[in-house]
Amino acid sequence: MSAPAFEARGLRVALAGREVLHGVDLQVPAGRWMAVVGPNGAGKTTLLKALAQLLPASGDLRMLGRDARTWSARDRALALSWMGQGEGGAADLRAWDVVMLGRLPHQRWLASPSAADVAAAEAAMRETHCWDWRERPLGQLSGGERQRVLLARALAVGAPLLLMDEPLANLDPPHQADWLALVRRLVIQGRTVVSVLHELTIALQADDLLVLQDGRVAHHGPCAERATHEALARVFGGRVHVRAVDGSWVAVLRA
Ligand SMILES: Nc1ncnc2c1ncn2[C@@H]1O[C@H](COP(=O)(O)OP(=O)(O)OP(=O)(O)O)[C@@H](O)[C@H]1O
Repeated sequence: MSAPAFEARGLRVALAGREVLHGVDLQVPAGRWMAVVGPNGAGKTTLLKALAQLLPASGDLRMLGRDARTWSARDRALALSWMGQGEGGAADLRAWDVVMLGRLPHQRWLASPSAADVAAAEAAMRETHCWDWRERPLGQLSGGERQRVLLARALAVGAPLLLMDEPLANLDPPHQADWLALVRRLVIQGRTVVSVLHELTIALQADDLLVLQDGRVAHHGPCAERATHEALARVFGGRVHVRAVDGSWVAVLRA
């Protein structure tokens, strides 16, 4: 059996002198999609950044079976692809250049991109339907178009682990459905996807749901289980109810 994608024990994060993650224990199996959900301020983004080692955390974190502190920056950049909220670099960078940034971990110092780099960037842009505006500056794209460029950059890395914070922000329904299909393909290839999502009906399509509340794990389990649905209802104060509709789980809001 392959090593878990991530194993955290007693993971704690303090921001501006206040602890916001209070000792998270978590195991994320490789080759699955885990969606992270919870109320505003629950610590979803903070946990994702801690898993990506983008902010200082205390406790133990292992990535693909190895202590996260022992990874070199380059090996980590090859293993782990990050898609954050509202990122993307300078507004005057062309979409193509932004996607090529995803290939940097593959390139030697000051070397030109290889044919493999160019092919990976093109494939990623075609997959997320942003190839047609490759020459346009990022700052001239709409929110959803920009989001697809950032998704292409994350894909171009070719990493086994993908962490995405609100990847559906600004995407219209057809592109949300495309994202869902893409994640399923990635998981079939054996990759691990961890995504923070506010769209609960889409989050319920994941393999597993991690439900956070007040900086702690309120529940972690398969999306198909009743206990997971009950945890969702609990952390959202009974305002969410999960139902099966045409074979899929759907989150219904209670006014
Ligand atoms: N830079 C920061 N400095 C201080 N506190 C912060 C900072 N960023 C976030 N926090 C606090 O940490 C807690 C967790 O924030 P986080 O962004 O992880 O929540 P979240 O679950 O992703 O929320 P949302 O659903 O609103 O995006 C919140 O109480 C927030 O106010």
